Amino acid sequence: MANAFDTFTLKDITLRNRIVVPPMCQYQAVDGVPNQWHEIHYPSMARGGAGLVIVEATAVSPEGRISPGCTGLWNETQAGKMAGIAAGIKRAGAVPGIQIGHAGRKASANVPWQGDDHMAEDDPRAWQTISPSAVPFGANLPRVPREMTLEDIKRVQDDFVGAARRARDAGFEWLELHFAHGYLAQSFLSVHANRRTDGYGGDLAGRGRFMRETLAAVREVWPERLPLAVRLGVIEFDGRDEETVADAVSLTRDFKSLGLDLLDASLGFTTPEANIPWGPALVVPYAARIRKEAGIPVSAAWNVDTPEIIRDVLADERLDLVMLGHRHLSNPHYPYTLAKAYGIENPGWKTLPESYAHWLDRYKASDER
Ligand SMILES: Cc1cc2c(cc1C)N(C[C@H](O)[C@H](O)[C@H](O)COP(=O)(O)O)c1[nH]c(=O)[nH]c(=O)c1N2
Ligand SMILES: CC(=O)[C@H]1CCCN(Cc2ccccc2)C1
Repeated sequence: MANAFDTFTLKDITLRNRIVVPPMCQYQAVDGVPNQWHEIHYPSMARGGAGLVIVEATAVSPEGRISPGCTGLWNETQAGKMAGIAAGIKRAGAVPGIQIGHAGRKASANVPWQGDDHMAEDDPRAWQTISPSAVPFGANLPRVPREMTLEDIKRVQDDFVGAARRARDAGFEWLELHFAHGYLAQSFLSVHANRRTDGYGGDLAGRGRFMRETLAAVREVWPERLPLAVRLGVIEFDGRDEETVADAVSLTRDFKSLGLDLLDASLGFTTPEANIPWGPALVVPYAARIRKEAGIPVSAAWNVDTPEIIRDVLADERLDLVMLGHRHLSNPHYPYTLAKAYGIENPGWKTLPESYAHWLDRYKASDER
């Protein structure tokens, strides 16, 4: 029976509460290098009171970026900037996390407010995408990716290990592998994207191999004492949901035996034909099933975003952590708002730095008198 303001301990790391800022691309980097935007953005999210702040999907290689504005962790210049961001999050009282990934066939795209589509083939910024098979996503991302060779697979897995090592050395204390949202790892798992007939395709064992091998390789360099998480697309809403969710449970069991500490349940997004029933806490039932059947802590995002929903999913142990994405975009101090909604005594001191807390808890706004 947990509540949002209980601590949460996983391996040697304790979060001050169950509230997580999930990874959210900012599209503000140049050549993958974080800059002042990120140096302000992430500590301000941490200062708002969340227990864990996860830095956006950060590419393990240049062609693994979604857009030219995405961050990377393939070189030491990027790692140096990320170290400052990790320190800034920690200084503000949250645990610094980072998500690393490869965008696969969804790479080489314009940022969302500039089309959210593949850059034109003759755009000098564009690059050739890669994927398990030469099958395009479709819709706004129609470019046909190059089918990966076994050498490509090994190189990308080594890139994940390199990025994990840099994240470790930069001072991050929570690492999440991006195995969701139709990007490269999810593409290996998906029958929509993976038509391979070698050991990386076919049955679940084959389609899950890239993920299992990558997780195992990263675990070797990510310290045993620090949490290692995977964000996995556990459902597509493509008419095959029973099978997809059952596969997700089975895969999570495998991941657990390979050293996974927490499963962050999310959406597959591997086909534009999906029929997603948008609504409150839509992923929670699948997260809860994985928590029970794989026996591992879970988190989930996707409209887990009112005081009542947050209270309920934690109280009846469907989730261990709640991921609040858009709530933090509109209000980085959302934990304070939540504490007030719960009627917690001195909500400012419960969630915010002393410079804010003293006045907010002592001096009422005109509409609070
Ligand atoms: C602007 C922006 C950017 C991103 C996201 C979302 C948004 C709004 N999301 C998905 C995000 O982590 C979260 O799962 C969703 O926002 C759903 O949660 P909420 O309903 O917003 O709490 C996301 N997910 C992820 O795994 N890595 C990422 O880098 C991003 N980037
Ligand atoms: C990197 C990643 O996983 C992100 C990139 C931005 C869009 N995200 C997916 C998304 C879909 C609908 C609403 C919000 C978010 C996935």
